Amino acid sequence: MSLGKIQLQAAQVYLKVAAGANLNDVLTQVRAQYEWTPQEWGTIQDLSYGSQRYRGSLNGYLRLRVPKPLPEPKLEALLIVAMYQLMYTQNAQHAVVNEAVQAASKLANGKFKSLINAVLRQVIREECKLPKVVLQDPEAKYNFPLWWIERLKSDYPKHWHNIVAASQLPPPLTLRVNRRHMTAEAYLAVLAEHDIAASVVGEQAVRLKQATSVVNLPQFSEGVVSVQDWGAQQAALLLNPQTGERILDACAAPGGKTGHILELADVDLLALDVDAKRLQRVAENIERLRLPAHLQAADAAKLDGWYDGTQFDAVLADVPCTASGVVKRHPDIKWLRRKNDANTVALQQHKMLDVLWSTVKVGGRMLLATCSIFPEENHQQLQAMLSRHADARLRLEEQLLPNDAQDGFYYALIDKV
Ligand SMILES: C[S@@+](CC[C@H](N)C(=O)[O-])C[C@H]1O[C@@H](n2cnc3c(N)ncnc32)[C@H](O)[C@@H]1O
Repeated sequence: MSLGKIQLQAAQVYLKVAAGANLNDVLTQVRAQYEWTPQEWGTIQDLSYGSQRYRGSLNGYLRLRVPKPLPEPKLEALLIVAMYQLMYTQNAQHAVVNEAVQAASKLANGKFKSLINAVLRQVIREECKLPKVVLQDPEAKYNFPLWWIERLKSDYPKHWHNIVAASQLPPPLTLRVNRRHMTAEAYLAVLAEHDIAASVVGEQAVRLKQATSVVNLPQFSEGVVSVQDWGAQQAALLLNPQTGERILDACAAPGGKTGHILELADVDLLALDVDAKRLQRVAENIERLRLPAHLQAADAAKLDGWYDGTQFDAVLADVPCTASGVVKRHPDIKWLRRKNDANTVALQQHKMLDVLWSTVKVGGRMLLATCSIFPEENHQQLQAMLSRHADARLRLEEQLLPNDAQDGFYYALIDKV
């Protein structure tokens, strides 16, 4: 398939996300529509993620050069995709421009071909850098919506700038090494034998120098390693499962933390998720790890669907959240969320946490976890929960902020007394 057709496909993806669709869902549909070669698919993914990651800057530049919106939205999306290639990738400039102009000839009867050509050539003349005037707009400068920037400034007056900077980087690929098989040091040596450069970042964690597909990872299919962000790896470590314990993983899919808990100890684990299709991914994950768990598709907030009345030693409450901490990995989230979403989600979490707390035995513990950095879902949620439950004692609280090594996560470990 020509680069022009791939650019058009990525433009279509961009428009669907701009209309409110989740990028991952859109890409899943696109993948099923055609037999993409690995290279074509890699390009579509890069163009789709990249144009969301830098959407603020790309839009700012587009409006500078084309102040009036074009009659065909796909033309604008095509420009965004091609501008992304010129400004943020090493793609051959002339191929990017020529193919985009070719692709534009198929839209709006080719009326805007010369405009597309002129804008893209202007980008090249400006050495593919954003003019200073564009950077006066905070959305273009930081690649976040204005309301989000304002929030970060008030919630994290000292760290907001680092959070914003880190959020623009593509995420690192971190692996969790199954401690039932080997240490991170030992796996590093295995990677070296396959000429894969990496470094040890924890006793059981390795970070690759360059991201690669899991099919290239030695012993992945045997369950020796799993892909999991370093921040996400802290959940099971904090829960600290012990042999023989009865554990509930209340919102388990796709099963990253489920697998980690099972690697750490021989436990009796029940993994719930309300979404049966997503729960299938938990099944695949633990099958690959060859570790046992009970899986059930059920609403964790409604006990009568799944609870037999026997309380748990430990509950992992990795509750649904705005995912504001993982925008490096899911850049569309920055543009899909609305200002009040954290409050709405916090209400759902509140109900679920109260129900789950009733399933923890006295002397047991619950780990409240989110991949958000908004306090309504985290510290404020914890404080409200502690004030509602006299038998809850906070043992530990951690807000991990996104940086070049990890995504943003929140953890609160609560003991039942
Ligand atoms: C943050 S994700 C969990 C990530 C998972 N713990 C992991 O490490 O791979 C939240 C999950 O909660 C599930 N969920 C949402 N509402 C739920 C409910 N009422 N009961 C159970 N699961 C729910 C979603 O389907 C989603 O899979």
